[in-house]
Formats: sequence, C-alpha cells, structure tokens
Amino acid sequence: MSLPGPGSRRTAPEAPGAVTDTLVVGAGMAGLYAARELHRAGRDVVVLEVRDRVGGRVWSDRWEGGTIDLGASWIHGVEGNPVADLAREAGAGTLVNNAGTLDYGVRAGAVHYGADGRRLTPAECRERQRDHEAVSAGLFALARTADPDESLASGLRRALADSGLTPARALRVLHARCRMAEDDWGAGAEELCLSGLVTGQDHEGDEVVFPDGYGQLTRHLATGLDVRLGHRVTRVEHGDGGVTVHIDGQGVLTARRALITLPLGVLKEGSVTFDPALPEPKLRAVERLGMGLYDKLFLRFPRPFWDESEVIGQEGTPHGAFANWYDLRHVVGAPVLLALNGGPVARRLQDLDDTAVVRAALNCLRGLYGERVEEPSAHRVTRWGTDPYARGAYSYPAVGSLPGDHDALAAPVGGRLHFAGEATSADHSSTVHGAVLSGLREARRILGTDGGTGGSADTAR
Ligand SMILES: Cc1cc2nc3c(=O)[nH]c(=O)nc-3n(C[C@H](O)[C@H](O)[C@H](O)COP(=O)(O)OP(=O)(O)OC[C@H]3O[C@@H](n4cnc5c(N)ncnc54)[C@H](O)[C@@H]3O)c2cc1C
Repeated sequence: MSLPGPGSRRTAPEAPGAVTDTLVVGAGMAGLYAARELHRAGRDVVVLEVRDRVGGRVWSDRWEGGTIDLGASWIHGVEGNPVADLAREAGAGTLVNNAGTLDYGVRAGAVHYGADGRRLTPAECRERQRDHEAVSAGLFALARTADPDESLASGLRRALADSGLTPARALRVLHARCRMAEDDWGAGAEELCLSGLVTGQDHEGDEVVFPDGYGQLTRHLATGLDVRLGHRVTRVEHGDGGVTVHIDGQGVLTARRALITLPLGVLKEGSVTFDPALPEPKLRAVERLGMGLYDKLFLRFPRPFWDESEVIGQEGTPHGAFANWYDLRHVVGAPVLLALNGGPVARRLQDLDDTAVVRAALNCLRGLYGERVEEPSAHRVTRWGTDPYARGAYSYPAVGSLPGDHDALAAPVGGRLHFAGEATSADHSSTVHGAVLSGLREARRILGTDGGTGGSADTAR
C-alpha cells in the first residue's frame, strides 16, 4: 500500500531478513513530516499506519457535496508557522477565519448573545472584553509563580477575588474562561495546571482554514513515501541490534531504529507493548500529561437563518455546551453550522447518541433564533475519545504535570527508539504545527543534524 507519486520509490516486498533504516509508527502529521525529511535525505523509510487513510487527527472527509475537517481546522497564526509553508508547498488554498471566541464583537466576525438569548449591545461587549482582559492579566501573573499542583480553576478563583468585579460579572468571566480552556486544551479548568498557561509559544498572524480540507497537506507529504495502511502495530522490541515491530496479523518488520508517533492517549492506554518497557521518566510523563477531548458537530440546514459572522457565542448555555457556533457557509459553500465542545462538556456529549446531541444543539440554537431554526437536513458528529487510535483530541498540561514532561516524552531510548507527535512538543503541544516541528526535530536527530539541541529542538523554527 505504498502511495506512489512523482519521484516515488515503490518498495518491493521485504526479502527475508531485510532491514529497513527507519520504521515510522503512525502516518499523522508528525510521522509523515519526519518520514519525508528522512526519505529526502536518502534514508530507507517505511511508515506503518493502522487506519485506511493517512493524516490521523488531520481528517478531511467528503460530506454533503463539500469537504469538512473532522479533526484539525485552523493554522493557528500563519507567521513563521511551518504549516503555512507546507500549505503553500502543497498548493492548498486557505481562507482567513479569525474566529477568536473571546473577542466580544469588538472586532468584526463575532457576535455574542447573553444567557437570555438577547444579542449583546456594543457597550455590553466592550465591558465583557475589559473584564476578561483585567482578570487575564491577574491570572497570568499568578501562573508565573504557581505550583504544578494548582489548577486553573483555583487560579481563576484567586484572580477573580482580586479583581473587584461584581459577583455577576465575575461569574461571566469565570464561565468564559472555562469555555476558552475547553477550546484550547480540551480540558476543564479543574483539570488544567495553572502554570501551563505561561508555557508554550503562539504564532502571530491570521488564523486560516482550508476550504478543500487540511488533509491536502498530509496527502501531499505521503506522496512518494512507502506508507503501509491497515498495519496495526502491537509490540515494539528494541535493543542494541535494532528494533523489531510486530504488526497484527502481518508478522514483524525489523529496522535499525523506529520513530514512534503514537498519540498520548494511545500511549496512556498501553495498547502497544514496548520490550524492554519504556524508561520510568517517560512513563511518568505519559501519566502526568493529560489527553483532552474536543468534538465537533456539523449541522447542515436547508438555508441560513443565523447571523453572518465567523463565530456566534452565547453565555450561560446548559452545562456550557454549544456556547460557540462557527458559520461555515463561506468555508464549505453550503449552509452549515459547526459547534465545538471540549473537556467535561465533550465527555458528557460523547455518551449521548447522535439524535440526543442534535436535539440538545437545536435547543440552544432555538434559544437564539426561535422558530427560524429548521430541522437540519444532515448532521455529522465526531467521537475522538472512543477512537482507539487517538483516545482523545490533543494533550494538555494537567494538574501535577511538570515543565520537563514534554521533553521526557520526546527523549530517545538507547539511540534506537525515537518519539514525535504533538505531545512531545514543549512549546507547541496540542497543535498541527507542534506535530510538524516534532517530526522535523526527530528527523534531524536521526540524521545527526540537530546540533545537539536534543528534546527542545522543536523550537528551532
Ligand atoms: C477535533 C480536533 C480539532 C483540532 N483542531 C486543531 C486546529 O484547529 N489546529 C491545530 O493546529 N490543531 C488542531 N488539533 C490538533 C491536531 O490535529 C493534532 O495536534 C495533530 O494532528 C497531531 O498529529 P500527530 O502526528 O502528533 O498525531 P496523529 O495525527 O494522531 O498521528 C498518529 C497516527 O498513529 C496512528 N496509530 C495509532 N495507533 C496505531 C497503531 N497501534 N499502529 C499503527 N498506527 C497507529 C494513528 O491512526 C495516527 O494516524 C485538533 C484535533 C482534534 C481532534
């Protein structure tokens, strides 16, 4: 199942005893980026992927005559972002979509409603934005000196107590901040480590999406590589002689080294065995870091009835669900609304069937637009938490996690086992660019061109 393309090298079936240079486990962004770098440097690389498609948590699918992204959608800040470079290289068109959910309509592209379903006035939006900014400043100051055991929720309580806001305004900031944490990390404020707020780096510039799907990028990377789909890795043996990788129902492959890009959720579950077991520091990092949940609901309607706005926010929805709607009419070219739910909200929805999820969503929309809300003609629901090859959406700094945990996850074992993937990126975890940079970091390490920067080399770009 190699993916041929210009300049591709079709791999013949292994001769008995043949040894590949590098086996890459996982054809997501990290694995494919690393494999491409190694292939370009003339190394013999085989990528093993359990699914029948490449991309992993980048997953574009045809739906209702258009393309939707069921995993990642945005390039978060295009300036200096390697994903923006990759998009240009792949010839993938992008659309600016700065759908920052906490911009209270101060900027064009966002409208906000109160808990009573009334659209907030410009003065109300400005007040909320000021309250939010004031509390954020206090919160960031607390985060800089916070103990790893302090949660974001605890920090918020302290920052709100110092803010002098009335109880009603403080409660609104609290709820807005919780929704923001659920979006950013797929986790609740009680689960997130306060000090995690001040780690990581952002890219400047617009946020953009892909009208024809993010998957163009992973398909582009896979072109010409030897990617074997439908290959479930069950066991990785490693030692001085190299690595032996066991594949469910398909025997073993041997190589000088392996690059493991399994999602943190899969490492936590332990469904792939390592022999000898991974070192204690890595296992502790796997335990301490959190795997968040973030799920999408796409609703297609006969015609648009909502505000023409990149994002439509509502305060005070039941359990904080469906607090933000994204208007995709210009992205997919059809009347489609997208809701994103993260953390505890997403976990609650994950246990409901599709009909119940859609009903809950429509109730929220009717609170805003009343009888104008028609029945959707189609819906699509993601469930990343029950996906055995992801076990969640992306990693987060959990209460008790330590600043060095991402690097511990990234550390090679015995020069034979390498690790990449978004959760191994100290500065850009939880993102596509974090995955790309981690793949680049490990390819350089394998090629001996990392200049000895070790586990933090993903900051190199
Ligand atoms: C709903 C959602 C929305 C998101 N939105 C954004 C966004 O807008 N912007 C952004 O930057 N990031 C976003 N992300 C995060 C981003 O998608 C990920 O950080 C990134 O794609 C992770 O890439 P990866 O290569 O580290 O992991 P993955 O893409 O998960 O790749 C790992 C691969 O390993 C494979 N695998 C697992 N088990 C086995 C096995 N036993 N044998 C063989 N193969 C195996 C998997 O199938 C997968 O293909 C989002 C994620 C989700 C889920």
